[in-house]
Amino acid sequence: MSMIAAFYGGKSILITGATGFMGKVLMEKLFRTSPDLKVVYILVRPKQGQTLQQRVFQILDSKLFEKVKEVCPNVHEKIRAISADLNQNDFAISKEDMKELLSHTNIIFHCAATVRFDDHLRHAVQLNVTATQQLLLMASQMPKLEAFIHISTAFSNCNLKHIDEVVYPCPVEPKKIIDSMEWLDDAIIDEITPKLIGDWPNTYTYTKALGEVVVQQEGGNLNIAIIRPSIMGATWQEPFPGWVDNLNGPSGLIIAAGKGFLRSIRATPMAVADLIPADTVVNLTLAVGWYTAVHRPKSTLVYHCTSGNLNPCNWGKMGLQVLATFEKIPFERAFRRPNADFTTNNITTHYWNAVSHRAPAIIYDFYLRLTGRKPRMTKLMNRLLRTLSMLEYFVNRSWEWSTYNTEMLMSELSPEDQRVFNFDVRQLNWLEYIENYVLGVKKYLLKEDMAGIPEAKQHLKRLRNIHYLFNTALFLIAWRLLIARSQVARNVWFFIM
Ligand SMILES: CCCCCCCCCCCCCCCCCCCCCCCC(=O)SCCNC(=O)CCNC(=O)[C@H](O)C(C)(C)COP(=O)(O)OP(=O)(O)OC[C@H]1O[C@@H](n2cnc3c(N)ncnc32)[C@H](O)[C@@H]1OP(=O)(O)O
Ligand SMILES: NC(=O)C1=CN([C@@H]2O[C@H](COP(=O)(O)OP(=O)(O)OC[C@H]3O[C@@H](n4cnc5c(N)ncnc54)[C@H](OP(=O)(O)O)[C@@H]3O)[C@@H](O)[C@H]2O)C=CC1
Repeated sequence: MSMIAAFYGGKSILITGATGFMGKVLMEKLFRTSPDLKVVYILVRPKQGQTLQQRVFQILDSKLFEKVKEVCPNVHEKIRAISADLNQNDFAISKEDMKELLSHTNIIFHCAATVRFDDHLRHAVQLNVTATQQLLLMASQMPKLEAFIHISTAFSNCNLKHIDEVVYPCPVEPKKIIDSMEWLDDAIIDEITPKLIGDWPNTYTYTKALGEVVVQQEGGNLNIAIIRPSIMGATWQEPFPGWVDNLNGPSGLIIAAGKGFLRSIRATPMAVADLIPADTVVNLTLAVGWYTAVHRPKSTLVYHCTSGNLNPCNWGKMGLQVLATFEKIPFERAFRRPNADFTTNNITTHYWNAVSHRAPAIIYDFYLRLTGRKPRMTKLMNRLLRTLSMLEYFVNRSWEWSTYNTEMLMSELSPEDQRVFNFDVRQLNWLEYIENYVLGVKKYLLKEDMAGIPEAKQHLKRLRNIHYLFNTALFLIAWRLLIARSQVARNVWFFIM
């Protein structure tokens, strides 16, 4: 019997960010392994045109929850969606709901965040720092609370090269930042943002670092743990391989490469691609929840959920495997044949951006205009180039994360728990994982049918023929021009003939 699964039985669990990528995988695993848990409270913000219940049903109706419905048929009764907006005072939770949360919650998993790299500092601070502070305040009023698990990111200290499982101080105290956001206007915030974030690459990583400091400073007597996942990718094994439902991290670029838009990316092939499957993160999170509640460590423990130091894979290997998978499992209606490559310096990056990204987009838009349609490729390409520039920082550096606490926790688990809540990335076969990832992107993100693969292959053959024809025509035109202008070229031509 799994001790961790048994621990969550009968518990009331509060999850923020349950509608997000990690939140869904976390809820799924909780219900599948502990179907006898009492209730999962989820803080959900109303979305245009959808009630809270509709949002919950949409999640439960997805393929991700198929197994859960078998082991926990009344799962919908155990999820209690609470209307909340983490950007508002007291999260805009009604008095009755707040009372219920405060008096019943046993465990908190705080996953909600803005993960946009370019978010305005005010908004990123509000969600990643102030909301964390408010949640801690709520937690301190929960008499039955056993553990508060805060999800951060391994990149919260990406300004360092070697990162230990400790909370590092920030140059400016989070409290001062929170206060200043209240009275500074947007224009001034824009102006001081680069100075404030200093050597952090964006507002996301900076505010996640501030969030950790807040957790450490304002955690009081709570049992708190911080989990730092690296780049969360599709699921490895559970509930099935390859599940992913958003474009963050590599997923968006896998689509862009598979559809033939992405032809080159400035990346260092030997740099470590510190991906971590979402189910591995969730298994560690649930194990940490159990350990923190049962063993009550004296200080706030930080757990790195990374792959680089135990089972490293680099961007070169990952890129090649992604491309190899496209050969077997192509995406439908590709714009060009998938054929991306890495560039390593500014000049080649600009050259290939012009030749492989901008020029084909301009030519295609010209064709669309000629045929009476609205041009759209240049706009799409500009967005892709913007995304690439945002991600570049992370694919041209390597970090070392120590994993003492994570390894300690692994050794504390019973063999059964090590199996059911496996977070040992040494067992991960990268080539198999990446293939399943690409397949998952095709099935769950693009919603393409596997039956369409033969047609997709045919389409790629047609694109290849067009490519050859285009190149031949280009060569002939160039050659014709050369012959017209150069005696040497004419002589070569007569010689060949
Ligand atoms: C030798 C052979 C080589 C071959 C190589 C080819 C293979 C290629 C695959 C492998 C490449 C791997 C590179 C992966 C790099 C991953 C690095 C990630 C590092 C993360 C570190 C931190 C981890 C975390 O802690 S948190 C999670 C990370 N957060 C994110 O990933 C969010 C990033 N996204 C953003 O910040 C924004 O979306 C932004 C700034 C990129 C774009 O903002 P903008 O306002 O312009 O647009 P949006 O409204 O957001 O979207 C517009 C449009 O773009 C689509 N889109 C969004 N995100 C991505 C994306 N990541 N990739 C591609 N496309 C994206 C979005 O869907 C929209 O499309 P529409 O059609 O308009 O709807
Ligand atoms: N994805 C990754 O690669 C990594 C993620 N992390 C961390 O993991 C955690 C989860 O990330 P992930 O699941 O990928 O993120 P998502 O963007 O998929 O999910 C974010 C969640 O936060 C919720 N949320 C955002 N704003 C509010 C708000 N104002 N009020 C209430 N809820 C809100 C979203 O709700 P809604 O559905 O309404 O938008 C959503 O449920 C984050 O803390 C992130 O920093 C760490 C490392 C890597």
